[in-house]
Amino acid sequence: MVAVDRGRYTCLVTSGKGKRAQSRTVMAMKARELGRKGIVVGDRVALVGDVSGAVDTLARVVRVEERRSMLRRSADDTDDGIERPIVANADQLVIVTALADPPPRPRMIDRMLVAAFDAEIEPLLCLTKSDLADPEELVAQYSPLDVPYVVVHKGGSLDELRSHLTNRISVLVGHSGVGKSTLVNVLVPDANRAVSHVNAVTGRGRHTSTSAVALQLPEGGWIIDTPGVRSFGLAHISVETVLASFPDLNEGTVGCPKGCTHLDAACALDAWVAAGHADPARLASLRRLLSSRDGAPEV
Ligand SMILES: Nc1nc2c(ncn2[C@@H]2O[C@H](COP(=O)(O)OP(=O)(O)OP(=O)(O)O)[C@@H](O)[C@H]2O)c(=O)[nH]1
Ligand SMILES: [Zn+2]
Repeated sequence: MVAVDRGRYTCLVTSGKGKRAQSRTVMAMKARELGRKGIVVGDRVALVGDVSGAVDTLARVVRVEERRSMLRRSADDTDDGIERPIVANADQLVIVTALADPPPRPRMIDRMLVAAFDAEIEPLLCLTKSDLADPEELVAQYSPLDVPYVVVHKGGSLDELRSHLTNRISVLVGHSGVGKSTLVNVLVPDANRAVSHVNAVTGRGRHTSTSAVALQLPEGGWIIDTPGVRSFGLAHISVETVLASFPDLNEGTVGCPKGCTHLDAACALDAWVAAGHADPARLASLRRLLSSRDGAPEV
């Protein structure tokens, strides 16, 4: 599934193998038997009906295959904790952040990391505009979390970034102005054409692009751009989910009171870390991520 928009599904159908593989775009709607089951970009589906991909034909999606991962967010405007799936089957979440103009927003990065941990996909920090500021400080902030990163240089080679992307499915997120479109246009030379094709087929204007669009990389793999995703609600993510990414601290929570937020004085982790069982920087990072969730106090 390469794009989803208001009940219209854009599917890429590949037939043949290896060098003889051929792909075509097929528009589809959801078959009634799927009921309320959601279908998102990245899903692998089974189609029936007219799968020719000819103009004005419509196939039907009758089955959604089991998902390897699911990136979700809570709805932007509510705190109901209801999660909305965004992208299925991604391997990696690429968090695009400018080093300046606009300045990095660590709380936003933290939130995206939490979303990646929740989805059980690997995060990658992609730092842009390195001509305007030094990456050192930001990189240091994330080193206790062992988050891989690449620094891209204006007009420079993207080979290092490509090596992280090739043959994988990567979701690109980042707020406005960080240079995400600039990157996408270099990585996928006909990205604009692909996106406007999707928009033309779905009847959407150029500036109201869908929330996620999958674009095929020339060297293999996919990037899923998320122009419509401006924020990540994390209300659905539990303390346990975040803690699961900190196995070195988990043991220390045995002494915590029931339902500990790990953010206040009652938390046993301070004493445990003070006793030398784990790195204080890891505890600080855990707390930063925990407090980046909706409704949690900021630290
Ligand atoms: N100095 C500098 N400017 C850059 C770099 N990369 C992109 N820009 C500029 O930053 C601005 C924003 O880049 P875009 O690629 O449009 O950013 P975006 O994240 O897609 O933003 P939206 O289109 O608003 O979603 C543009 O004026 C780019 O020319 C860089 O490495 N260095
Ligand atoms: Zn605790």
